[in-house]
Order: sequence, then structure tokens, then C-alpha cells
Amino acid sequence: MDQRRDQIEGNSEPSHSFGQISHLALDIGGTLIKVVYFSTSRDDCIDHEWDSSANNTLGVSKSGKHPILEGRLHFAKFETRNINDCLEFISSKKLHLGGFQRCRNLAKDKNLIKATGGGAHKFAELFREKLGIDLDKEDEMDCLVAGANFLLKAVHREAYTYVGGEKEFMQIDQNDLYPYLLVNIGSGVSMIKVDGDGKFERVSGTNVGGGTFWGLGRLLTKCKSFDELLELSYRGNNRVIDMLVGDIYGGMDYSKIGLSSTTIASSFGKAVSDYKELEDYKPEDVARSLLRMISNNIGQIAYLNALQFGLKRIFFGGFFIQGQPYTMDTISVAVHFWSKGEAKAMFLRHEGFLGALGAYVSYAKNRLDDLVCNESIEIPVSASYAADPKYNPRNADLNDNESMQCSVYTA
Ligand SMILES: Nc1ncnc2c1ncn2[C@@H]1O[C@H](COP(=O)(O)OP(=O)(O)OP(=O)(O)O)[C@@H](O)[C@H]1O
Ligand SMILES: CC(C)(CO)[C@@H](O)C(=O)NCCC(=O)O
Repeated sequence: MDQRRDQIEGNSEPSHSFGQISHLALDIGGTLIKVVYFSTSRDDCIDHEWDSSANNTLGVSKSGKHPILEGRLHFAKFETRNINDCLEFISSKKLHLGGFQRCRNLAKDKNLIKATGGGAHKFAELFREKLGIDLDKEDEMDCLVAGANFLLKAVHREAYTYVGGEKEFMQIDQNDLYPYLLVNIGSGVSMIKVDGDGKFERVSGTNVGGGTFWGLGRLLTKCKSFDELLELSYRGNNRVIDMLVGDIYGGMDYSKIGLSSTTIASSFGKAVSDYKELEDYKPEDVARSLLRMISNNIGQIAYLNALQFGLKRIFFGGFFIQGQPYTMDTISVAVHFWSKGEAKAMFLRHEGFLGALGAYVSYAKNRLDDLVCNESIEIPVSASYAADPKYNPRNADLNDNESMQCSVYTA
């Protein structure tokens, strides 16, 4: 394996001094803010000859054939309620200066940063005031779809199924990607039928989503963080609170309609028949029932939409999933059960960053129209990305800066 390929595949961590930052993009959601930015360093340009006079974030190989950029795509997330942490992070790393310095909109003399999600509207003034930047708003659904398509086409080992506790990465045939159903489980849930690049329809949604799990879970268990709630759910037993088919049928299956005795007949249903109070239940059992109820419900609604539109593949994204085995298992089982094995639930490694990545790639869309650039800027849209094996969204700490090594071919 040659050195460059070795780097692309992430087997050797480049000794990393930050190079130039380019193109910061934000997705400011109801619960979390997602940040994506790209950095290059000399080390990342390992086997290309760089035009030293260019001194820009994109180098042009001396051969002149293909401009190539190598560097790292960084991911970070913050709680929206702690938006000041995010502003400080951007300011301390000077992320807001990297992208637009040479892409300054001279006509309007504005420093524009691509941003999506409701917070791009809600917090526009705050960003202007604190960082002196203007948020260039991109539509949230456009960005989710662009981000999902980008990941599915460009990132090796991005989509996987989760069956029986095993992840299986899917080989995505780019010529056979569409149509699919994208289910983004954020605070709320959006279900989008995707037919191509920029071709989609938001066909459904539900207000019972990640925010419901976190909000209701916090009230019911008094836990202090989302991770604590997940931790609790791991240790819990939902059968203590959920009413199972067997509880109703004296331990028997109801096989005539395909229900086993262990199927949940009614989430939280036992709380009534047991005459117990909240204090009588362990927080971990409550957390487990809640996670199961919400994951199951989303899996079922997703399946119904897939059925209605004749879609066989359902990709789940959004930070509710967090790569959590129990969540993915429940969703997978729900889709499998209701579709009688016809439809498949798939998950994305960069699950929570779809919108932010979509905003990021949107720099390419209107760079010629909107931006006056002093130097040639190409945006990595036709990138060949390979994820850093050290990047594990599941282990990602909220304020940790994660990244993946990538190479960009702007052919
Ligand atoms: N560290 C965390 N803190 C809070 N919620 C978390 C955390 N990690 C995962 N979550 C889950 O992720 C959900 C938010 O996901 P995501 O960031 O995709 O949505 P959002 O963009 O904030 O919401 P929306 O798109 O509806 O505005 C939360 O509701 C919660 O269930
Ligand atoms: C409102 C949005 C799109 C904001 O991200 C999201 O939270 C959502 O899809 N909520 C579900 C709303 C509904 O369709 O019932």
C-alpha cells in the first residue's frame, strides 16, 4: 500500500499541525448544533507537488491535470442550549475566518457561513453580533438529502444494517441508490422520499422523536445527561413496565395473529395494572421502556411510509440513534417485523451530520453566483472520502473534535 493510500485509509495518523481551515458549515437544530469544517496541512499533501505561490486551501498539482485537496473533515457537536460553547469553539479555532477570508462576498461585504436547521434563522443575529458572520441559510430538508446522498456516494463503509447484534456494511451501488426513504431522527422526525440529487419529497414526520425520548426520559428518571439516560436504558428491563402479550394471554402466544408472548402489547401498560407509582420503578427500567417505545414507533411509521411509496430501503439518520445497539436493534426488528422481511433498515455512520454535510457541500452550488473569490476555490463535492477508523460517532464526546481523513478530487 503506498503512502498516500495508507493515509486515505486512515492507517497512519498524520502528524497533524493544523493547516488552513476552509469552509465551515453549521446545522443548528432544536437540541444539537452540528459543526463541519475542513482543514488541510502540509502533511496531508504528502505526495503531490504543491504550487507554493498558490498558498491557498486548495492546492493545484503541478501536472495541472486535476486539482487535488487532501486534508481532514472535522466534526463537532454542541447542545443548542449551550450555544455559547459553540461560538467560543468557532472563535478560539478561528473557524469563521478560514472559509470566507478568501471567499468574502465583496459585493455585499459580508462574511458568509453556510448554515441550516431552524437555528440558522433563530440565532442569525447572535452569530452576527458575537462572531461578525452572516449565516447563509440553506433549507434543512435540502441539506439532509444532500448530506445523505454525499455520504452514500462518497464514503466507503458508510451504511450498514444491524441484525442480531451484528453490523454489516453495505456496498452501495451508486447506479441503484434511488429511490430510498430517509428517516432523520432528531428532536422530531422527518421522513423523506429521495429520488435523486435534489429530487425528494418530505412524505411524513412525527413529533415523537429524539426530543421526546430525552425530554420525557429526563423528567421520568431525573437523569442529568442524554448519555446517562442511554446508560440507564442499557441496564434496564422493559418487561417490568411494558405489558406483554403474554401478560394478557396468561403466558401464551397469540399466534393466530402472529404475536408471540414476548411482544409488547402496550408500552408502559403494566404501570396501570400494577398499581405502582413512578418511585416504585427503577429509572433504568423506565428508560428502557421509553427507548423501546419510541424506537419501535419510528420503525413502524417508517415502514408504513416505505410501504406506501413502494420503497425497499430505509436509511436512518439523526443523533437519536447515536450508534446505540438497542436503538438500532429495535428499529431493525420493527421494520423487519412489519414488512415481513421485505424492507431493510440501514444506518449511517455519520448519522447526525447529514444536515451539516449538506450545508457544507452547498458551498459548491452557488460559489460562482454568490461568492467573489480571490483565488480558485473548489469544493469537495466529488470527493473520495474514507473514514478514519479512529472516528467513532458512538464514542464521540459532545465537544470533542472528530475528523476523518479525506482526499478530494475536483476533476
Ligand atoms: N449529547 C446529547 N445531548 C442531547 N441529545 C442528544 C445527545 N446525543 C444524542 N442526542 C439525541 O439526539 C437528538 C437530537 O438529534 P439531532 O441533532 O439529529 O436533531 P436536531 O437537529 O437537534 O433536531 P431537529 O432537526 O428536530 O431540529 C436529541 O433529541 C437526543 O435524542
Ligand atoms: C420541525 C423539524 C423539521 C425541525 O428540524 C423536525 O423537528 C421535524 O421534522 N419534526 C416533526 C414534525 C412533524 O412532522 O410532525
